[in-house]
Amino acid sequence: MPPVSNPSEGDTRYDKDFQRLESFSRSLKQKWRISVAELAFILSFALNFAIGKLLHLYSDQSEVYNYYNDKNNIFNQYFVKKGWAWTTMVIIFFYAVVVSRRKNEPSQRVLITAIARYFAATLWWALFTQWCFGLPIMDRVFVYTGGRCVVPDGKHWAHLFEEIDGMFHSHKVSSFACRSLRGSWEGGHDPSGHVFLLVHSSLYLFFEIKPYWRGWSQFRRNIERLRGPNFPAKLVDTLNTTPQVAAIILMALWWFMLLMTNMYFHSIAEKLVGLLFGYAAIGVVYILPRWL
Ligand SMILES: CCCCC/C=C\C/C=C\C/C=C\C/C=C\CCCC(=O)SCCNC(=O)CCNC(=O)[C@H](O)C(C)(C)COP(=O)(O)OP(=O)(O)OC[C@H]1O[C@@H](n2cnc3c(N)ncnc32)[C@H](O)[C@@H]1OP(=O)(O)O
Repeated sequence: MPPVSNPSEGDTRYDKDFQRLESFSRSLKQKWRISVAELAFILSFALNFAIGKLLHLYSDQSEVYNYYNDKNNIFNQYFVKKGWAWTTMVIIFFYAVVVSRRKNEPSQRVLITAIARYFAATLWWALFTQWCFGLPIMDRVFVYTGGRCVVPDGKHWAHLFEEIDGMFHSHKVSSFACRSLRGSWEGGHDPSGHVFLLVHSSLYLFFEIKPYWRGWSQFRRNIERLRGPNFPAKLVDTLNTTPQVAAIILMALWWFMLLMTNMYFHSIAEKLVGLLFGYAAIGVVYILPRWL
């Protein structure tokens, strides 16, 4: 007969593990002012990076190079390349639902702080990827570390390009302009714009929806209501009671696309720099104020 385990022994062990987890969570909150869930989500991007690298190293080459390695794949062209616009749409939808459900409570404060945080996050995205008093930060890092745009014919933009051995070189045009001129971005350290955007955007959505999160069991119950006939009406109802769903779907897509970037594109250092810039603003907007 197998030995009969004492149920209270199991309970005690479970209780001990639980207490340990609780004390870890308490000390994390006291010392670093962040919760276990926040830390886990922040670290999940480092995990994504490690998984991407391992998959790249140990997978069969025919599996490593596939549809997602193609820059023109739908998810890259229609989602990531317009990533901040999607994030903006999801957050507007989220707060529209939140505000419409706060029937008797004033929503002004909630909205003003949400808009202020949105503008701070948008400003950081714009400075890093679009424009920072000239070239955006990611392109500045590239040209300051010796990078340049090389095009076969730059005669029309003689004030920007310098001719060297029959090719036209410039450290004054942005990566976006260089791509439009069908030029190549050569030399220098090129921080990954994708890693930055996907991490920045996911963290922004996570910290925005977290205060409204009512736990996984409530989330599951609302999702289970989707079963059965009349799916479209139920979906509208679920999005109306749980607008977090829209953000979670987008965050899942971002996590997956980040894995693809980690598998196929850029050097390790370029991805790490993208990751650090992705962490930076979120740390300043959401975590730093907890120390003030
Ligand atoms: C009613 C209540 C409302 C309450 C509301 C509350 C809050 C909201 C408040 C206010 C809202 C109010 C008003 C807002 C109104 C308007 C604001 C709208 C603002 C916008 O929103 S308007 C902007 C839309 N605009 C975008 O949203 C652009 C996003 N875009 C980017 O920012 C860049 O585009 C980025 C960073 C992605 C560039 O990055 P990069 O391309 O330079 O990047 P990287 O160096 O990493 O890539 C090297 C090569 O690898 C390839 N590559 C890498 N990873 C790959 C993968 N996984 N798959 C396939 N290919 C991959 C690449 O495709 C590339 O290839 P190639 O160069 O050939 O393309």
